[in-house]
Amino acid sequence: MSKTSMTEGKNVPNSSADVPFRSKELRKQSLIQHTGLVGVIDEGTKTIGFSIYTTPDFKEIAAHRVELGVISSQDGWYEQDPLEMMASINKCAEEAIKQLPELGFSSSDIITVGITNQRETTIVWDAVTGKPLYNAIVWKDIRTSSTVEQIVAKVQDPNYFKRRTGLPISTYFSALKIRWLKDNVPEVRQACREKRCKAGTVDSWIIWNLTNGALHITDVTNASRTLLMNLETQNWDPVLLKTFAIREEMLPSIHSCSEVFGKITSERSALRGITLSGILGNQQASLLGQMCVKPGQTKNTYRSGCFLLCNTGDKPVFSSHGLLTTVAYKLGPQAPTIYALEGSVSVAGHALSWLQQKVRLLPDSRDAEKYAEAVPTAGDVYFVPAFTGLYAPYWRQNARGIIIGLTQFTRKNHIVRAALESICFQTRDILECMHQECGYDINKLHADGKLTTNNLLMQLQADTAGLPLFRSQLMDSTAFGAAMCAAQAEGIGLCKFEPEKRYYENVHYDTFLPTTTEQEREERYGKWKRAVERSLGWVIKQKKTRTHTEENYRMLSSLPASIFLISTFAMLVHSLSATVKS
Ligand SMILES: Nc1ncnc2c1ncn2[C@@H]1O[C@H](COP(=O)(O)OP(=O)(O)O)[C@@H](O)[C@H]1O
Ligand SMILES: O=P(O)(O)OC[C@H](O)CO
Repeated sequence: MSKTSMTEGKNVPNSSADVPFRSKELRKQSLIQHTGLVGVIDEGTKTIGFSIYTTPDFKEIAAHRVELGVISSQDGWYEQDPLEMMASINKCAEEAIKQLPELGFSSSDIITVGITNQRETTIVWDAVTGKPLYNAIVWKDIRTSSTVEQIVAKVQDPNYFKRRTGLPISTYFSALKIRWLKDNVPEVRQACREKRCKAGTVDSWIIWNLTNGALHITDVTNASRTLLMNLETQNWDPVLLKTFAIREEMLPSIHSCSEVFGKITSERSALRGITLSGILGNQQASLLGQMCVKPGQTKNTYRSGCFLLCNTGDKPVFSSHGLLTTVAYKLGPQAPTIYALEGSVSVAGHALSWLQQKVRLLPDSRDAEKYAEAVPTAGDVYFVPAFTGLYAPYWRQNARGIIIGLTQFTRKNHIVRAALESICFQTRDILECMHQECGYDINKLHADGKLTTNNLLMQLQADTAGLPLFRSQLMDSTAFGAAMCAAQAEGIGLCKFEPEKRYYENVHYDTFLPTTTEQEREERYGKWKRAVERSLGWVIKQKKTRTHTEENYRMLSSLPASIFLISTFAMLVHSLSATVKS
């Protein structure tokens, strides 16, 4: 393995996935400075955490993390309980704060709090009672597939949504989820009629709760993932609101990522009285945490999914089909908006969890490295984990997972290795797209996320992409980026945003260099592409949208959905002709 370390004397990563710093020495050093603290709520799809950082050196000194359950009542449906989410956030903050006294701090040293969250996941709630009206519909949920297919079939301009929002139409984004909730959940419809219904991404739900309903806000990064925000104006797009029949009053107001938003007032929160000054989608936060602040700088976060973002500076770059154009960050109301191109992979670490939990081929996903290392290659086995279709650069919801190339000699080790390689190949798909469609030549890749503890995965990635890979020793670049974002807000002033300086002071990297020849790389990548081809188009017709266990929703679902489609297309035709006339 061709791994070198840029950190003196501590190049062996800590294998515990629960310790955010790979090296415990960093944790000790963090006590050297005694300045104001900044807290970060990190609400990921699987893990919720609260971490506390010193400033201006940004060392994590305390943290507590818990896992958040997923409710999956039918194939392709993923929901989470918004109340469990809030209870977990409050628990994490309480537990992390309890760790402060023995470190010589107290909760009053926390000057401000930032939030970073799983994006696109959508929650609707009652503004009067503050109660959720349904479970959160998670980003990877594909219940709106048939609606998407019908819209795609009707819209003549394939880039209609992309030009306005930077995004293709997909089940991934919030607009379709809000629309589904309005069409299928009677309580939501009634609350809408009575103008009591509020909607938002997870950041908005958290802030509403922490401020007892005083603030219904979001930031540009989260808003840019809804399919409702106009990338140019950075406001809710009136045409798209009409298209999806969503009223603006339901939605939060859009802000920059870093400003004083208000104070936490919830009596349930140990953070009561502390200012809120940062909001960032979690992939944007890790871009910032990886210090990818110059155009061309690129990071890939390896968790359940995999999200590769390339900073494109203050101009949005549009890809003709494969990649998303998204807001990377806007560090203050007057600061420039910085954009990114993103390639999203729906299934990365999730493939290992599947091998562990469903197929029981692995005792634990953390054993993947050991199993895969026991064989020198994947034995010509290719695994395309298209469990809910394929995201970037294919955007094919009709793909399904395949494992191909099996022979009588195939062992489980080959399949585990093929699962690791699938993460690398999917990443290469995105790098290729960045090069071919947008002319970006990425010459190195920054990596973070829980899965990066897997040294073999890192080496396979360098070998598959033919690029040096820099693995951050800060396993949690996400919370780190969110901490910097909140701390530098005007009026907080815990630090100036000086990425160059912090890059060298605090963030250490292990590097993995490619060991393959170009010919080897191309041969294997060519086979991967053939495997992907075979996974496409497997689902011939999507099942009709059907609500799950609640029998009483069933009848209601088809009627409003058809009304929605008719009205959507009428509005689309209307708005398209209006656009053409103007
Ligand atoms: N040490 C490890 N080695 C390999 N895979 C891991 C390891 N730790 C976690 N994973 C994988 O990472 C994913 C979870 O990462 P996490 O950051 O908790 O998720 P999320 O991004 O969904 O919040 C799981 O799919 C799991 O299979
Ligand atoms: O919580 P993660 O790491 O799975 O991130 C989810 C992404 O934000 C979805 O777009």
